[in-house]
Parts: sequence; structure tokens; C-alpha cells
Amino acid sequence: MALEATNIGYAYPGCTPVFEQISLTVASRERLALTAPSGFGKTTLCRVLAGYMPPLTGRILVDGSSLPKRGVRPVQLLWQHPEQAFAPHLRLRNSLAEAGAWDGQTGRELRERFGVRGEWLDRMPHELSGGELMRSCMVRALLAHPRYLIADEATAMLDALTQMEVWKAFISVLEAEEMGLLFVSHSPSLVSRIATRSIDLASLCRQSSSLSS
Ligand SMILES: Nc1ncnc2c1ncn2[C@@H]1O[C@H](COP(=O)(O)OP(=O)(O)OP(=O)(O)O)[C@@H](O)[C@H]1O
Repeated sequence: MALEATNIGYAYPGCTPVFEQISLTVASRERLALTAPSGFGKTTLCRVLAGYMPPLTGRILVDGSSLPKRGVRPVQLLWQHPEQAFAPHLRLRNSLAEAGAWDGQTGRELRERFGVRGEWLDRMPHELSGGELMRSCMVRALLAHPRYLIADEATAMLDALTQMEVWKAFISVLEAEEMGLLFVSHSPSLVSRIATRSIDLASLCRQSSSLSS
């Protein structure tokens, strides 16, 4: 069981490719750290792997099947900027409801675990802080019962203590549900605490260019 990308490439319209011929695998229950210098394409790769942008080349399989074109995403993305992750005109309760049963037992447990307070539910995204939106994002992603999660520097705006608290809660759900995680971080200490394996996008790109030459 794995999220498998084979020889994928992506270019923004009218631009040179951000990356080409990248292959990587995230096994279920694995926590894979993706590192690279700024501007190298980590966010782009995360969006492609989660199905927000189709790869220009190559293929992505989730436990052996193609990413679905519609419906609940089996690969959920925790965005780098959580304010971009919520529809600006929807109250939090409605955004959570789109993902799953936020008011059922699982939803209540998840909200408690991530400290998402009841009073936030009637607020619009701009009435929540970055950290509050981030916690809400995690709950929404987990409500969708994904097989894999991708976290793009998702907790970078939190203080160190809150960051570890949120990751602890997150990892306990990942382990219980046997989900795989790919996470991007510029923090070596976060990577060493969380990752079970680490890859460098720069070296993946070098490997693919030496294979193709
Ligand atoms: N919508 C877009 N249109 C054109 N080019 C883009 C677009 N978004 C990103 N890029 C370019 O794609 C390249 C990779 O950007 P990306 O955001 O994926 O890098 P990153 O490694 O996540 O960077 P950072 O660590 O700074 O967040 C950059 O050169 C960036 O300028």
C-alpha cells in the first residue's frame, strides 16, 4: 500500500518545468520528510501529488488506483497558508461539513484533540488566527479519512511548543488509521523528531537528470 509517483513532471503554463521525471513512494504508516531549498518546487510537488494539478508527464497511483477526478480526495493536503485552504464565504462549520461528519463522534473527538473550539464554528476564515485555521485544517483533512496526508510546511507559523502538541495529536491519528505522510519542512529538528525517512528534492532531480542523460 503506497502513494506512488512515477516519472512525474510539472510546468506552470508558459514556464520551464519546475521538475521532470520525479519518482517517489510514500508507504502507508511512513512519515517521509521532503526537503529542498526555497523555490525548488516542494509546494508544486505537494499540489500535484494531492491531485490539485495534474502532472504533465508520468502517473500517480494511490494504493494501486489513479487519483479520483471527483469526490473526497484520498490524498489530503495541508496547505502552507491555511487561509487559502478555506472558502472565504463559508463559516468553519460548513467547511468542515464538506469534508465529513464534523458533528458525529469522530468529528467531536477530532475537534477536541486538536483544540478546535465550538465558538470558532460560526466564524468566517478571516475571523480565525493562522494557528486556529491550521488546527481546523488538520481536523478537516482527517474527517475525510484519507489514505495519505501531505503537509506543506503546515505548522511553520506555530510556536515550537504548540507545533509539537499539534504534531503529537496528528501522528497519533496517523498511526491509528495507518495513514502515510509526506511533509515539507525547513526545520531539521522537526524532521528529526517526526520523519521515519527523509528525501531531498534537489537530489531526486539530479538523479532523474543523470538517468535521462
Ligand atoms: N502559479 C505559478 N506560476 C508560475 N510559476 C510558479 C507558480 N507558482 C510557483 N511558481 C514557480 O515554481 C517554482 C517552484 O515554486 P514552489 O512554490 O513549488 O517552491 P518551494 O520549494 O515550495 O518554495 P518555498 O520553500 O519558498 O515555499 C518557483 O520558481 C516559483 O517561482
